[in-house]
Order: sequence, then structure tokens, then C-alpha cells
Amino acid sequence: MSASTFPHPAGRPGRRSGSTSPLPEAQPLVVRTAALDLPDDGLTTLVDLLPASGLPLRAAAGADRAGGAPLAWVRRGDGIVGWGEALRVDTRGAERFAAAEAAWQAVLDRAVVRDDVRLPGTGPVAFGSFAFDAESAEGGVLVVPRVVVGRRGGQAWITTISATLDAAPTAALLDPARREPVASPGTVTESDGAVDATGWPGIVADAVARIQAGRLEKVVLARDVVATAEHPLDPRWMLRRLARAYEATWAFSVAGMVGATPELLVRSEKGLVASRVLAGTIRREPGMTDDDALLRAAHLARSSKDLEEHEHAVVSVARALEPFCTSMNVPEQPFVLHLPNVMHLASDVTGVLDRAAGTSGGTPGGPPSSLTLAAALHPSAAVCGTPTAPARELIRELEGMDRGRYAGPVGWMGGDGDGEWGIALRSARLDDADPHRVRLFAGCGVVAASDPAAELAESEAKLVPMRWALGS
Ligand SMILES: C=C(O[C@H]1C=CC=C(C(=O)O)[C@@H]1O)C(=O)O
Repeated sequence: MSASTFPHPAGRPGRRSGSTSPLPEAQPLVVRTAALDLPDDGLTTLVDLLPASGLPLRAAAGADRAGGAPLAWVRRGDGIVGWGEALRVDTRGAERFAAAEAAWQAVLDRAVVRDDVRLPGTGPVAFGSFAFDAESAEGGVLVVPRVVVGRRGGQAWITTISATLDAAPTAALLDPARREPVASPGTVTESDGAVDATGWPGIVADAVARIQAGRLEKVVLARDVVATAEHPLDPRWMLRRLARAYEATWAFSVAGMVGATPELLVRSEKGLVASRVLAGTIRREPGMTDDDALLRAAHLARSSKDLEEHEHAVVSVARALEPFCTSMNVPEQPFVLHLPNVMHLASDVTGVLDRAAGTSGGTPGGPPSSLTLAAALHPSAAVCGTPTAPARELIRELEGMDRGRYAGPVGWMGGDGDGEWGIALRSARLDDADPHRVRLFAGCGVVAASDPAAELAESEAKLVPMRWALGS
């Protein structure tokens, strides 16, 4: 296990201590949440408040205080956004979830909290993003912002998190004069990722042959594309476009991962747990009429190849959740989720959490946190395969790339352990070294009946949201 925390007390923004100690002896974090009168500007109400792009060279009014990349987890105008870094935890390897959880718990143990709103997402909040593969160079990241603004239904709030009492949670922190203008990426060009589009169907064909030979039942193979923008990339630009166009998804930005995922790995809230499982896809062409879309949806709902892909994913989620629940509801039939670019077979699995199924300080007992649940569910067969271990091995062997945090859990967690974790799909990784570059990802479930050319076309359809996000 390795974890390092990087405290940024007020007045020393942006400097990493580089300490590898699990937790520094630090002052307690002071967390204060107050109700906020937030005018409703629709789907982008929250993301429009983000003050800065996070690009290091573009300090503007308020950006010096904001620091760090924009943080967001929003859907249909609700959710949370955050900025600044009160604390950052970087973890690595197979213990990346447990190490992050332990670090978060240690922060909470010494936090001083005043929460006048008491809703999911108020009080202490950490945003997180974790690598798909334990062997990835990326590991996991938890970021505790300095400022969080949230909205749920008609109720909005603001939270400040700081080692001091200097930042009061008031609307003054949202002064538009503190915001850098949101910048367009300008012209965007694309180049091949690890494997070019002509080579990828051959990899899929190889996987189909292994499945037909009985080595495994399903594997999810992904590819990446590199996009280079004329101007430095501003995650807020992408978030706004995604939040508007992909309403049914969770638009996110966490430590350089930006996307709009339709797949919820797990939400835990007051003893209830839910997971939206997706697998099985049909494309939706631009300009397609609603009648044509319904015909396609009907085709998807009857496709034995897609139903098989879906069944694997549902079974993997249900099995992983079962030990944490006293009761569960696993739908017998999927429904069809309509998105602007694709339609998916979808199942909403729900359950009642066993209040003694978690661990507290390493000993059994207490409800499991949302991050514990996400770690147990990851990797589901929606992004890895069945059985899990051979599928992961095949991904390592065939894909020819490090997925990084694509297809890993992304989301947030509160002080009570409740939270929401999606799977980082329809997403991109901003290049830490070059603000003009970004890697876009898409993957497809492969079973014995898969057609490599059709999977390539499906992967193109799954790249549409991030290409749209980079558009103007
Ligand atoms: C792996 C991805 O999608 C997964 C989620 C929904 C449908 C999928 C499919 O039909 O293949 C994939 O399992 C991706 O978008 O990169």
C-alpha cells in the first residue's frame, strides 16, 4: 500500500509536499456548509460557477485562490462542483482504494464540521478517480476541494474546507469577477492512440477467437485516440457542452479525467444502494427520427448477442453487491437507455445495505462506505469481462495501452461514507504535461458472436460525446 497526502494550507497553494508518509501531522480541516440562494440557470447552473480552468499559467482574478483543476459531478443541473485543493491523496496499486479510504477517514477523524444543510453532498466531500488496472501508472486520486457548491432539487449550498477559519461559506465566493473566462479549444486535430482504427478490429477478432475457443465468455476491449487542440484545454468548456447535450449522464471532472458517463457503478445513500448497469449497445445516427430510434431500440432489446453481454455485467454487479446487502432487487429484463449517440441495455440494481457489512479501522462492522462498495464492484463485466481474471489478463495482453483512469471508478464521497461513483466512460484524460493534448477512450464488450467491424463502429459512436465536448 502506498498513499501520500499533500496538504495545501491557505497561503501555500499548489505546492506538493512530496511526503510519502501516510498522513502528515496536520491541523484539523474546518468544514462549514451553509444554505445558498442560487438562481436556476438550468443544466449548467453549477458548472458555470467554476472559477478557473486549472491551467497553471493562466492565473486570473480568483484563480490564485482557486488552484487545481475544476471538480464536478453533475446531472440534470444537480450535483456538486468544487475548486481549490484543501487536501490531495494519491494512491497506487491494488490497495489504491483502501489507501484512499484510510486517508479520508484520517482526515475526517480530525475534521471540525458545521453543516447547516445536511443533505447528501454537504459537509466534508472528496472527489475521486481511480485507475482501471492495479498495474496502471495512474493509481488513484482523492481531492478535497477548498470550496464546494451543490444543488439538489430546489436546495443549494456552499461548503468551505480549510485549515483555518479564513473562508466563510457565503455567496461572496461566487463573485463572477473571480472567474476566468471559459476558453474554447479552437481547432482540434486527431492522431492515432496506441492502436490505430484499422488495426483494432484485428485485436477484437483475436479476442473473439479466444472466446470461441472457450478461454473466457466476455472481454471488454478499448482503444484511445489522441486529440490536440489549438488552445490550452479548459475542462469547463467540455463540462458545459456535455452537461447540456448528455442530460441523462453524470458529467464529471476529477484530476484531469473529464467525461459524461451513463453508467453508475454505485450510489449509497442512507442505507440504500443502487447501481445502473449498462452493456449491450446500438448506435443512434444523427438526425434519426424517434420512430427509427424506437425500431432500433426494439432490435437491441431482442439481440441475443447484446443480451448476453448485458447478462454478464448484471451478474457481476449483483454478485459483488450481495455480501453487502440484506436484500436486493435485480431486474429480470433490461430497459433501453436512450442517449443522443447510442442506446444501451440498462438494468437498475438496488439493495438495502447491511449495516454491519463494512469495516471500521480495519475491523469488521458498520455500514460499508460508497468507496468500499465501488472497490468491490470494480471491475464489473461492463468494462472488464467474464470471468474477471482471464478477461483482465487478455486486456493487458491485447489492448496495447494503459487505460489509466478510463473505465475506473470516478465520483465523490461524503463524511458519512455515502456517495456516488460512476464508471469513467465516454471520457478523456487531459495530458498533465501538455495542456493542448487529451486522450479520448472508448471500449466495447466482445462475446463469441461479436463482429470486429461492428465493434469498431460502436467504439466510434462511443467517442462522439468527447468529440462533441471538444467542439465549438
Ligand atoms: C466500455 C464502454 O462501454 C461499456 C458500457 C456500456 C456498454 C458497453 C457495450 O455495449 O459494449 C460497454 O460495456 C465504453 O463506453 O468505453
